[in-house]
Amino acid sequence: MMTDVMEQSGGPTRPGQPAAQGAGPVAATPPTGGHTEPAEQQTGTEEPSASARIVQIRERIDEIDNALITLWQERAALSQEVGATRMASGGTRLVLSREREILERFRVALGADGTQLALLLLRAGRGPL
Ligand SMILES: O=C(O)C(=O)C[C@]1(C(=O)O)C=C[C@@H](O)C=C1
Repeated sequence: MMTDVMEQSGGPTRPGQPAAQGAGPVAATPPTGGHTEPAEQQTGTEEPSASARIVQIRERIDEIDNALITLWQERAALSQEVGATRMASGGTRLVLSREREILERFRVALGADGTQLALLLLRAGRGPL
């Protein structure tokens, strides 16, 4: 699936500039000359060895992204099961001390972005606070 990731070789698009002039996905067939490559092989460079390496690295990036998606979904399902099990036994919906422990682990490993990531992970499992 192709997403709307913006690719650009120049500076940022100025307000009022037509959309076709530097914003939005690069067309597979440029209107005037230039090389043509399938959309899935657009690497942002026309230098063949750099382009080939980028294609190779992207294969691993895609594997990692797919693993992250699978793990995200598995974690959310497990978290929901824990919550349902606890509530069915008369317990609380949340255990804030456990959430703090998780937030701290992610913060120590990844810094401020880790905290944000952990907040999203927790929300995916137990829902918004
Ligand atoms: O570990 C638990 O007790 C859970 O319910 C799982 C979980 C989590 O997603 O990690 C979710 C909600 C709780 O407040 C704490 C942690």
